[in-house]
Parts: sequence; structure tokens; C-alpha cells
Amino acid sequence: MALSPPRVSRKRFVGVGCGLDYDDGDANGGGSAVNRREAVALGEAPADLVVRGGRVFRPETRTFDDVAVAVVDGTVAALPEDAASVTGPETTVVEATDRVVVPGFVDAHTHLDLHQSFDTAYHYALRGGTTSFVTEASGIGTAFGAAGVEALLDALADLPVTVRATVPPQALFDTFGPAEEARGDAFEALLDDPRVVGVGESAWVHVVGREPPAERLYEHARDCGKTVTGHGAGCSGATLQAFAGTVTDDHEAITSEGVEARVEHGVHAIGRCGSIRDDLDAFAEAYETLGASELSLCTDGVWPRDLLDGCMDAVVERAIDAGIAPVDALRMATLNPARHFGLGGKGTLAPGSDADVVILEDLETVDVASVVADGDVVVHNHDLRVGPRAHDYPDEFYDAVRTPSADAWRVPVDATDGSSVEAIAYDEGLFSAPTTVEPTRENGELRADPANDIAKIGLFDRRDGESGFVGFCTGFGIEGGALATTGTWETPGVLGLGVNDADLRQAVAHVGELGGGWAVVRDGEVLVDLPYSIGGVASARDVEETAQLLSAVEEATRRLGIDAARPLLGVQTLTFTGVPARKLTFGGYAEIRERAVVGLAPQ
Ligand SMILES: Nc1ncnc2[nH]cnc12
Repeated sequence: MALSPPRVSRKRFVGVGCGLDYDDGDANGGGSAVNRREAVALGEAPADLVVRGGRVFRPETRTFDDVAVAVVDGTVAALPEDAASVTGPETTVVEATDRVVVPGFVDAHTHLDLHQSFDTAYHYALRGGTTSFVTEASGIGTAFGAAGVEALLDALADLPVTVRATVPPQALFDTFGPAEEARGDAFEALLDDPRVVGVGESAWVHVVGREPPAERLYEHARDCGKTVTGHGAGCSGATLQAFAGTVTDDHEAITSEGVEARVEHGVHAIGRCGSIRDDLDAFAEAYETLGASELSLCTDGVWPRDLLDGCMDAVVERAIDAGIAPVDALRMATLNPARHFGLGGKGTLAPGSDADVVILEDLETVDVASVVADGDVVVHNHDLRVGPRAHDYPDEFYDAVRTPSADAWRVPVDATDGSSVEAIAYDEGLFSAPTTVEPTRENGELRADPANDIAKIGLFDRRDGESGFVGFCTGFGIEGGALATTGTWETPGVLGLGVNDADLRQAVAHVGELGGGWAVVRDGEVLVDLPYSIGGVASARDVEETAQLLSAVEEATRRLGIDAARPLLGVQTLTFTGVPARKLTFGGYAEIRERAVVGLAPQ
């Protein structure tokens, strides 16, 4: 029988959760999408595309079967044993002989709004089979509120990947400064957007025993069956149990006991392996006890340099290496996160699902040969067929950085009673502790003292360039010059770190002129800069160029004498209140465990 595929536009899944929404387009002649799927499943019509000859993984049963994957209208119609029964003259055939066929990978927790605009980077993730993402919007969302989240989702809407976001609650926390309550309504309304899966990462310190305006978001998420992502770094015992009353998942367990405790309290545990950390040895140990059902995998963000090497493909490979059975590692990267976050149609190859299909050379290397995204072949035998698709953000997202006046860096000696002041002792990674230092005194001012590793550090609100705080810090080993960035985690800030006010002023002003990003200055010379032109949070350059410029920024920090192992991570997380440490806010140093803000005067 000569079979030709029906010429119809696709039925596309456009949403999850409260607002399931389908767009049937202008279906012509071939009946409804459901009927067309049924016709293919019954062998009465050809598929648009068939993946044949491979061992197909079914995450529901954790089994591999010698079946084909028949796709119609961008959805899986059936997994027939006989590929010929659904193959017509116009059917696209993807050969998978001797290969393994799995659902597209789902990154259960990432940050697509920081460092790199994902519309110019997504293809690297897709090349490795990651077709769906649950992303935070804590960079663009803290700077622009709900409009930022919407702009991010709009920018990524037409890519051949599926992006779902969480509402960033950070502006609604009042633990270390006033909450921006005015944002509450728009954030709450966002939860009704089908592209939004829940509330984004909420550190326990802002949640347990407190009633910030974010409580409304949690209640609303619960009412519409959406998730609340926890950030439980350093949270255990009774505090963890209390936290579990609000949050539904957490990616911050770094010990096997921590993973087990979360699952015990009904919190979906997400194992992380990405640019920030690799926690998979502990995660694999917990899996030995727990099994796979309450566990998912995530990257928690892949920085541009690392993205060039892979995304969830690398995480699955690492999980298998850590001792997780391949069928379970695959399930944790497909069905489990899709179910947890309500990503209907994702994470499975069952009939009716979205046709996101990944063909692996083998399970040991998780080497991705071909990828079908939403029914289209986007990678064919290692040949990537899609590329960057730069998006134009609304005008207000460009040139959005205001910087402080020239005298903002002046710290008068009367900021303290004695000779010492409170400071941050940077340790490593995301960690920093309280300390006191004795800055140099000169002309009625307190100054940095590089000979004793005492630098000035300042953070200003980049939306007005006014509110801010200048303090001191040790631990970076900076000997000269200054650096500045707007890549400050979860804070719409511009941060400067340096040992003389002139270079500090220049670095921060330069970042303002760039519209955000990074600048490293020494003796009045800009050594390197990297613009984050999208809202001050992300580069719009090609990802390869951003990766190279980030390396150049790191290299330039070495020319300032900075010897911290990961200087960029260290600097930009000085504003991150999600770990028990001393951090920086617009109003002073935040003592995370004490939930207090202190100034320069010794405590
Ligand atoms: N809170 C955060 N903000 C930005 N990037 C991150 N990567 C991991 N956690 C992050």
C-alpha cells in the first residue's frame, strides 16, 4: 500500500500544570491529532518519522525493547515491533541499529538566565540530548520582576527545546532587607502561566519560622498543584522537617544522609552535577538505599565553557560512573523530573508523548548520535542541524545598569569606633565567614591594605545605582587594581572588589557603560571586559565567545594577584544568601544563620 503522511500542522503542547493548553493549528483533512496517532498505532497510516533498529528504553518499566518509535505530528504514536508497518514513502527514517533509544533528557534544575543568553547557547545542550529544562529566573527575575521571567520565556519559546521556569521568590524575602512586596501580585499571577512550573529556589533561612510575603506564593503554588523548590544547604534535623512542610524538591543535599533525610520527609531529591558542584557520589550512595523513584538529576547550571562539552548527557554518564544503574540514571534524567514538575508529554516515549527522542551510541559513554526534538531531527549522526537564534529582548532590558557616584567608595574613619572593622573572610567556593580587619587610615578614610590582603568590597543596587554598602574583605589575595560585575547571584547588584578607589570606580563605571557584565581594571587600564547586555545578567555574544571571554576575565583576575581557586564564582556568590556564611547585601554584611545584617562597627 502506498502510504503518504497526512499534511497537517502539528498539535503542539504549550503548557503544563494549571493551564494545560493545546494549539491544534489548522489541521486539515487528516482528522484530529489523536485520530492521526491512533491510525498510525493501528498500522492504518504511515508515521511522519520512524526511529528504527534500536533498543528502546521505556522509563516506566525500566526495560529495553527491540521496537521502533513511530512519530506523527511531533508526538509519539506507537512503539511498534514492525517498523515497516508504519513506514511510508514519505516517512523520515532515523536508523538506530546497534544503538540505544531514550527519551530526551530533562534538566530538573538549572539557571538559563545567567552568564549566557540561552537562545545563543541551547544547541550545545540539545547536541547532548537535553531537550527540556526547568530553569530558575533569579537573575533576570530579581532585576525585572515578572516581566523578566516573561521575557526569558518569550526569548526561549521558539527554540527546539522546551523551557519551563519557576517564579523567583528572592525579592519577596525580608530576612536581610526590605521585601519588594509590590512584586507579589505579578509573581502570584505568573504561577497561573502554563509555562511556569512552580516557585523557584527558596533558601530555608527565609522560610523556616518566618512569614515573608513569599508565603502567598507557596500557598498559591500548593493550590494549583505546582512545585516549590527548596534550597536546603546546611539544613537538617527538625529544621529540615519544618522546611519540608513548604518545599517539594531540593537539589542541595551534599551527603547521602542529607539525600535520605529529604526523601524521608517527602521532598523529591535532585542530584546535582554541573559547573557549581558535583554531588553524585553521595547521591549514588543514597540511591543504594532509596532506589530511584524519588530521585532526579540536574546540572544546577552549566557555564558557557562547560556547556561546550555537554549538559545532561554528561550528568547521566557521571551518574552511571558513580554506581547508579543505567536504567535508573536514565529514569532520573527523564521520567522522574518530568513527573515531578508536571511536564506532561516529556520524559517518556509512551504513545501520546512529545517526540523528543535521543539515540545513544551506547550506554557506557552516553555518546549522543542523533536527536529528535518535537518530531524534528535536530542532530543526525553527530551532525548538529540547528544553531544560535538570537532573540531581541524589549528595549528596557538593554542598558539597564546604573552605577554609584564617584565618592561612593569613600569609607570615613568614623565608620568604626576603634581600629578594626567587620569584614568578610572569603574561603572557597560559595563560602565566606565573618572576620575583622584593620584597614589603612589615610586622610580621614579607611583604605584597602593589599600587603595584608585587605580589599574593599562594595555592592550597589544597579537599578538606581544608589543604595549600597562598602565594606572590606580578605581571602582573595588581590594585590592591585579592581574588578566589577553585575553577575551577582539572586541580587540586582553591581559589585566591586579592589584595592584602590580609582580602579574600583573605573571598573564599576565601565560595567555600567557595558550595560552589565565583567570588567577587570589595573592602574587605570581596562585589562578585559565582558558585556552582559541582556539585563546585566547574560551575554548575547555567541557562546563560544562568551566562554573565551570568561576565561579571559579569570586570567585577568590572576594579573591582579587574585589566587582564589574559582575567583568568578567566589565574587558573584558574595551576594548569595542561600548558604550559611557571611554575605553582602545593599545594607551591610548578612549573617545568614543569625538572620542579621551588621555594618562595619565591630560586633
Ligand atoms: N542561585 C543561583 N544563581 C545563579 N546561578 C546559580 N547557579 C547555581 N545556583 C545559582
